[in-house]
Amino acid sequence: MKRLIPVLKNDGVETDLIMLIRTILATSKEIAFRVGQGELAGVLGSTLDENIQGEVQKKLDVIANQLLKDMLLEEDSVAAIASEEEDHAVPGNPDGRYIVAFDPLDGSSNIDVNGQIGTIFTIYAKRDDVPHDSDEQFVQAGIKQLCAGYVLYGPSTLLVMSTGGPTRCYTLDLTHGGFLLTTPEMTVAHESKEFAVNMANYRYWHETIQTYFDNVLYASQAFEKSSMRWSAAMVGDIHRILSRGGTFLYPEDKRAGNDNGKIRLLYEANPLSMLIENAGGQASARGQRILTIEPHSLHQRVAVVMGSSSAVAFFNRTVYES
Ligand SMILES: O=P(O)(O)OC[C@H]1O[C@](O)(COP(=O)(O)O)[C@@H](O)[C@@H]1O
Ligand SMILES: [Mg+2]
Ligand SMILES: [Mg+2]
Repeated sequence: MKRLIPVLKNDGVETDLIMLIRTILATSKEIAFRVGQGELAGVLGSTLDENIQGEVQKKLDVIANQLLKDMLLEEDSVAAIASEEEDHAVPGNPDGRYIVAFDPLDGSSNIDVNGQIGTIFTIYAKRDDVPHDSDEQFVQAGIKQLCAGYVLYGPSTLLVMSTGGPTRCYTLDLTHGGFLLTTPEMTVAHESKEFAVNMANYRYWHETIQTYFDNVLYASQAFEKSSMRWSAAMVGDIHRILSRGGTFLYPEDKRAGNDNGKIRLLYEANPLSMLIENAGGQASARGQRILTIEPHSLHQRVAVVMGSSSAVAFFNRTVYES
């Protein structure tokens, strides 16, 4: 089995970007260890604090965020970081070449029930036209990502990553602690009847989206034999889709503040869209390719549909073109 670094070198990835990726992965191994220890490491349960999105922070959200922040801000190549758990960009080395954004712990509602959780990350080149430590650094379209990935803390600890080429999967080898290449090229099946959505939100959806799911659930023969999965961790649902196809949806709805659903563009939708697209799938928001969206703020949300291209195209035709 090939090790991570030779694969990245072979992919033509620059040395200091490889070093930065190594730092993110070293931190994720520390997070994986704490996740595995669970209550023994005192990482379960909530804090009394809320993040800028008004979500109560879990202890592990805060621990994972602090570990990543500490390790990344030690890196000379990092000009700034942004995180789901930080209100604004956090300054690093003004001469750093890169900026890093991350969701330190995705699937927070699964932490206390031993469910699937993960860390999502994305790396961009630093902008030279705005201050190195400003939120504007992160106002870059997803198409400009240099590297995107996630580490999934499940039965195995897996790394799924793209540096612009194929979406590759690596497994953490517990015998020597390194990531080994286990799937050189992940591909998203073009067709799939498996979908992931929080169906409990049906009542809040706009009529066209309700009609789409009426067809899926009972009204249309085309959707017979459909199957639903919802892991409550986007990283887990996307991993299943990269492994066997399907569609992930978190649509907009009528509730206040939900005009763009729940998923954040910078450190959830953009990195996962890059992985899906580089595996042959599609990722869109209200019919627009997610990677072409010009962001306007760090924590902005987008209504998401991504995965098997035929299902994504059908959803967009039904909901936004009819
Ligand atoms: O509570 P819901 O509606 O099931 O939403 C679950 C979604 O929220 C998230 O947990 C949000 O991410 P965080 O856990 O990082 O806040 C996604 O991973 C998941 O897809
Ligand atoms: Mg998340
Ligand atoms: Mg999170």
